[in-house]
Amino acid sequence: MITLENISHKFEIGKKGKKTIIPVLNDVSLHVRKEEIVTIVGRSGSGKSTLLNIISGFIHPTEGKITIDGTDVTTFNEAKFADFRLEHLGFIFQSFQLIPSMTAFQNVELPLILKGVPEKERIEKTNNMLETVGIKDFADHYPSELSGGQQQRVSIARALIVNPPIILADEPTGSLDSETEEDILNFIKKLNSELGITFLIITHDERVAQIGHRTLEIADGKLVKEAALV
Ligand SMILES: Nc1ncnc2c1ncn2[C@@H]1O[C@H](COP(=O)(O)OP(=O)(O)OP(=O)(O)O)[C@@H](O)[C@H]1O
Repeated sequence: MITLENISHKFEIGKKGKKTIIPVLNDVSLHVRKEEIVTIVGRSGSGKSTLLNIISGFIHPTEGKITIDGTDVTTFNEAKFADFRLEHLGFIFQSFQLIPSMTAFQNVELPLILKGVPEKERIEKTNNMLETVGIKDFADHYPSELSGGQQQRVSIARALIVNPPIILADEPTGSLDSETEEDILNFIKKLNSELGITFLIITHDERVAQIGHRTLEIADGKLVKEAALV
């Protein structure tokens, strides 16, 4: 589902004459199979977010090839990647990234509006999705009127609403207490086993890493370890 071949990335900071090159990823290759959960761990600053941003098309790597869901996206420009993301990738973030002025329903409906789905179909799909994630009763609540776990469920619903085959998650339980964390992790496992959604998750958290069929570690810009946990 996701194949990275020989990805390297260097950031360049500073002005002309005083440029500093920061090498972050060095010859990273990775293959995430269909219906797999892969977790990526690594110290702060090891390059996890950079890797996720490269797969998401927000950062163009200095070198290497990226194939997602059978499509070579390496040379996609911003607009092309934005369209591709809408069809193929869902995102879950630590901070939920919900729009505060929109209700749970409106947050989940938004990707369908961006895709141009007609209103009647949008309402039906959004209601079904709110039911799937167990927050139908909270459809009219604003994010500030929801618990952390409920907000993450809304954000998962928003990620799932366009049926992406792959979900990319950045510390999906980083803002949650341990009980709610367990609830969300079980929910991710269920989405994987029942709907066949592929997950790539980056995390510091051992409990999150444990839900991966495989866990990879990034250190010094390289993927250094691959451990099967289940
Ligand atoms: N836009 C940027 N410009 C310059 N350097 C950057 C940029 N983004 C990240 N870096 C550097 O790249 C390295 C990797 O950062 P990255 O955010 O990918 O790490 P991380 O493993 O996700 O860290 P954390 O777990 O703390 O979020 C760090 O040294 C960081 O300072």
